[in-house]
Amino acid sequence: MIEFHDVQKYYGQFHALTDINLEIDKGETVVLIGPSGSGKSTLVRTVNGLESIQEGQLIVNNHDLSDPKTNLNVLRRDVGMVFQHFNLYANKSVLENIMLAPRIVSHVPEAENRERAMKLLTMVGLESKADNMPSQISGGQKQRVAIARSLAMRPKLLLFDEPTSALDPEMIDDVLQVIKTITSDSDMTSLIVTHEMGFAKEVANRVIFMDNGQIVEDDSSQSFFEHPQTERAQQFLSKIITH
Ligand SMILES: Nc1ncnc2c1ncn2[C@@H]1O[C@H](COP(=O)(O)OP(=O)(O)OP(=O)(O)O)[C@@H](O)[C@H]1O
Repeated sequence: MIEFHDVQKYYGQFHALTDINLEIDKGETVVLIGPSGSGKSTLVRTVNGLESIQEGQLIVNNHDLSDPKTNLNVLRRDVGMVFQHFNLYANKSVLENIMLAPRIVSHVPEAENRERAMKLLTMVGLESKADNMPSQISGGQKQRVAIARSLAMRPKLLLFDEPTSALDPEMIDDVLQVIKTITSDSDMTSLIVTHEMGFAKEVANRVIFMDNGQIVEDDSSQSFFEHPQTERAQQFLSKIITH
């Protein structure tokens, strides 16, 4: 599903990703953790071409992102992304936000599109908010709409970039529960950047620990949290609460 081979990413002179080698298979739920500035968001954003790479090879869903001729719009039809700041269309209702891409990109017939969007809204517990505008719902609800919207295109791969870090603490659990439900589907592959260690522990099959632009550990969730191998990971975990 995702293959990084000796990938290097620079922002100008700054080496943001160094020697990234990583394979993620269909159905895996992989959580990326590490200190601030370690390159987690950058890595996730290379997967759908929001950030380009300068060296190495990156294959996502059979598309070669190291090839400048690759059509990113085609790749992105199968790759959903949920951002920290929701990015809903402010002038469209909750339901319209979800229906837009299937209508425009995939030409899904209107009645079917509406029915699917309502099912997704029900799944995230927001069917009663279909006709509200984004400004009329809370941050946690906005994020749940953003998740429903990312699922509307029936992606094979979902990327989450700190989906709860802009939320008030009491909103976080609802969003994490929705993500947990989605990622338990064995057909869905997910790559999640999060600072929520309890959630990472609960949801991840696999944990990737990054530091200074490099992958320092890549292990099963249980093994990583119980027996981190490197001093850097041990130090990182000792500074945070992982209940
Ligand atoms: N557009 C950019 N231009 C220049 N440097 C950047 C850019 N985006 C990120 N960086 C730098 O690249 C490094 C990695 O950033 P990145 O956002 O990937 O880290 P992160 O691990 O996701 O951090 P955080 O947990 O704080 O979000 C940081 O040093 C950051 O300052």
